[in-house]
Amino acid sequence: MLVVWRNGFFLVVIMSSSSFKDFKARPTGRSASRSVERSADSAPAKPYVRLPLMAVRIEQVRQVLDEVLTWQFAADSVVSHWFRAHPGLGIRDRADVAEAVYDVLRHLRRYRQLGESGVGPAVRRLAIQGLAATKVRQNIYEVLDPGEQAWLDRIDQIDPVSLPLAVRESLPDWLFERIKAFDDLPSLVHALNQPASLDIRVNPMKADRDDMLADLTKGNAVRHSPVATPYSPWGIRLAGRPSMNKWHQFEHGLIEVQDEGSQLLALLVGPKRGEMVIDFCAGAGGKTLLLGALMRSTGRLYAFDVSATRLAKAKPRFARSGLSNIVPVVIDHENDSRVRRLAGKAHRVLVDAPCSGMGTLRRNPDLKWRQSAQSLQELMALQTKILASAARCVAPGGRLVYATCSILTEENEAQVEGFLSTHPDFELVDAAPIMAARADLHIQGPYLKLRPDVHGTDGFFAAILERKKLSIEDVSEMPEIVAQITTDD
Ligand SMILES: C[S@@+](CC[C@H](N)C(=O)[O-])C[C@H]1O[C@@H](n2cnc3c(N)ncnc32)[C@H](O)[C@@H]1O
Repeated sequence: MLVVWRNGFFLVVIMSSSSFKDFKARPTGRSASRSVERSADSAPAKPYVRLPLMAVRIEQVRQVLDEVLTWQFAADSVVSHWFRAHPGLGIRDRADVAEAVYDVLRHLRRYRQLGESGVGPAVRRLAIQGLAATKVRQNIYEVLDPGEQAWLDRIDQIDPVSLPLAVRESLPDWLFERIKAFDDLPSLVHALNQPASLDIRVNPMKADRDDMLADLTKGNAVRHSPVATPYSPWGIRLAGRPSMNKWHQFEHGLIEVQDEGSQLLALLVGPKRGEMVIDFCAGAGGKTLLLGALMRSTGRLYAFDVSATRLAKAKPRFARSGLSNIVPVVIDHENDSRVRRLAGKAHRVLVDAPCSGMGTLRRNPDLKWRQSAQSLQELMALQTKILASAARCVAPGGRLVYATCSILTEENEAQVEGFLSTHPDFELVDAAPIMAARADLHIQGPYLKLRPDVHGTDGFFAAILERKKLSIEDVSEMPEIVAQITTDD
């Protein structure tokens, strides 16, 4: 095989029989190769000018990385956009490209450091490392030029354990600084760098978990080895990344995608039949749906969000679920008049706050590169404002649950402590006995803190804040509450 470097492409002039076999054995590769055949066409050599599959892959991954690494858009939207622009790619092609791109995002700091001693374009070196880690290394190796092969051999000799933790697990400095004192940090950050399984849950209004497990095991999900999640009574864990949008159980609202951590959060909120509940940052409605089902479709469940687009995505899910107690409301900001109107009325308020997402790095590894110390500051300021507004909605004796999918103390414990110091009418409730009773999950408390290395979920934080019941003296000193109680009656 003769490989020529031309205008940013490796042109394979004569095909090796092994790569040709490999190429022919994968029908999806044929379409994948078309996108680079143009450059091959211009090569003068005969008889075949066609790149072997893995050379094509390197080029595809490099193209996607070029876009992702501008950090302008979330990686998942860049990847989907790129797939839409390349409709000829098969399922296998897409999976290969996505896996390698995500692997690079998980290990970007390490790969960049290891790439320094290499040759050729820097992003190509990242693509090679991503593919070498996710595909058969030898197949990648075969399509590299001798300089690249020597480099790959060199970096393979480096024991990752010899690298500092922040490099080994590819943590940006701003993040490492904030978590370096955490218990069992190596285990936590290693787990955050692994791809996540897919958690789904049954809709408690429509399905029983054991029946669903039996159904999935003999039906469409058998390839994904469905098992019950360890803590949530509704959860089912699937291996791989099944696309379940066309599954009849999904179309009929019997199952929904939801990480087990989010399911546990709904358990912690624990709304009851007939209550008034607010999901203050409802987004696409993931947690709203489970809260609504726990209320058995009774009472009233407001789903607030400032993003009309996200709430619009929630609407078909609400429709599938069969719930009739959800009232979606797009608010202009956390202090909207529609929020103020509910002052002191809600039995339960969930604030699933906008956050850095540092607990979700298994699914969104680009977040660690797209967030920064400054964006964290901005998020913290927003969290404080949302908490204060949401707290006003809580009835005396009612509960506010503050949650994030972050592992950072600034967004979690520090927010709660700040809130309690300015809201003496609230007190912290220990989450430990509640989780033990409702999910057989034994945590240290007072907060619910989930970690992928310990619980197999995304990183989550939640705190229960209860509004103290009013004494007669309090009421007489607070004319606006007297006025409100009078109006309610
Ligand atoms: C972590 S996401 C919520 C995810 C959602 N609970 C779910 O389970 O799918 C945070 C949400 O907060 C919303 N948000 C941002 N600023 C807000 C504000 N000032 N008031 C209410 N919601 C806000 C965002 O639009 C986003 O949907």
